[in-house]
Amino acid sequence: MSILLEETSNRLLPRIVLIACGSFSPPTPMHLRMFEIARDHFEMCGSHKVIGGIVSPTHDAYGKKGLAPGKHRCAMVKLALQSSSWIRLSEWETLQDGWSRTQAVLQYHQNFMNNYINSPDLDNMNGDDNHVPGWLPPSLRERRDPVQLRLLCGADLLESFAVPGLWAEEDIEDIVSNHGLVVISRSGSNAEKFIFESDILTKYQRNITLVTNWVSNEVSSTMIRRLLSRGQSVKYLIDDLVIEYIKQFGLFQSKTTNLDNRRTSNVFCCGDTKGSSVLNKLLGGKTHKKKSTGPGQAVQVVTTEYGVTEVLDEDGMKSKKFKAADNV
Ligand SMILES: Nc1ncnc2c1ncn2[C@@H]1O[C@H](COP(=O)(O)OP(=O)(O)OP(=O)(O)O)[C@@H](O)[C@H]1O
Ligand SMILES: O=C(O)c1ccc[n+]([C@@H]2O[C@H](COP(=O)([O-])O)[C@@H](O)[C@H]2O)c1
Repeated sequence: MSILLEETSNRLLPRIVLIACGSFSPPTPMHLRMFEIARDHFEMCGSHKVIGGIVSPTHDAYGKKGLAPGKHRCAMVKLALQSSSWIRLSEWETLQDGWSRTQAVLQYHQNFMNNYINSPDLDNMNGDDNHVPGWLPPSLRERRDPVQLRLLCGADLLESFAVPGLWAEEDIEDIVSNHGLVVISRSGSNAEKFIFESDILTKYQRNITLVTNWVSNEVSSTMIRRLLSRGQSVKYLIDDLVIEYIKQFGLFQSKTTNLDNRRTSNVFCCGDTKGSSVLNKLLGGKTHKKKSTGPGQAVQVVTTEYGVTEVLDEDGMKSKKFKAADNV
């Protein structure tokens, strides 16, 4: 629709990229719905062209209760994003030495995009995959005009600006004045009132887009963690692939009883290099009690709360043929 509007109005719409910062522990459909709701809003208004979406999980050092290790949260986000053509994961925050303030996260991604657009040697940059992070929107180079990175959040995150000592005042001002906010309504929060009561947000109100989510879904990560820890089903609440991953790695004290798919995490190795690398990937490069496997043999990965602890041969599986990447 935006292309149509762009053509009919005969002008180029300013381009924006949306970035959502959060825990995503685990990712829920609403985390991703936010992007769709926001993009629809801009398309309907015909004011901007949304060319990409970025999910940026926070660093482990953020230390929030229930925060699974970053590598698992990134893996779950990646799985949840498999069906999206335009929202991508940025692992950058999780790979830093410590927690990054959101203003710094926005600054990093914005600078990277600016440099990428303005680089005189674009072809060279693009030719080397190592220089092009996966979160970069593919159409960024289609035009040379600037792209603005806007922080996409639920109204509860906006309201967290008022938690004493949590956010730095200058960061809020920088985010809202230089980047802009796209706020999705969430029950229990009142973004309009919150903005009215804040001088700084009122000052930059033109940079804040409030979007009403008419089809609300109050599934939260907290709720998912609670159900999992009680051994209750989370099917149809979050992505099946994410459920499978949680069970595979025993995240969130998930109990195996009453879960929808009760298999323990089996990893089938062919005994070749591919099989070993799959196993090593799962083991996160750590040395565990690992028994060697031959072609077609299976091993069972026994998991605890946050990861793999032991790998066992499982005789019952040996007769079957499996591919190395099965269940990974
Ligand atoms: N149901 C929802 N409606 C609107 N925004 C949401 C919803 N769920 C999450 N968000 C937004 O998604 C972003 C990431 O949030 P976060 O990872 O904290 O999710 P959460 O489900 O609220 O987590 P938790 O329950 O662990 O606090 C935040 O901007 C948050 O406001
Ligand atoms: O930049 C800050 O000062 C700041 C203060 C508090 C929270 N944040 C970020 O806001 C996000 C909040 O996530 P959550 O899960 O606590 O709602 C997460 O990405 C944090 O890094 C950022």
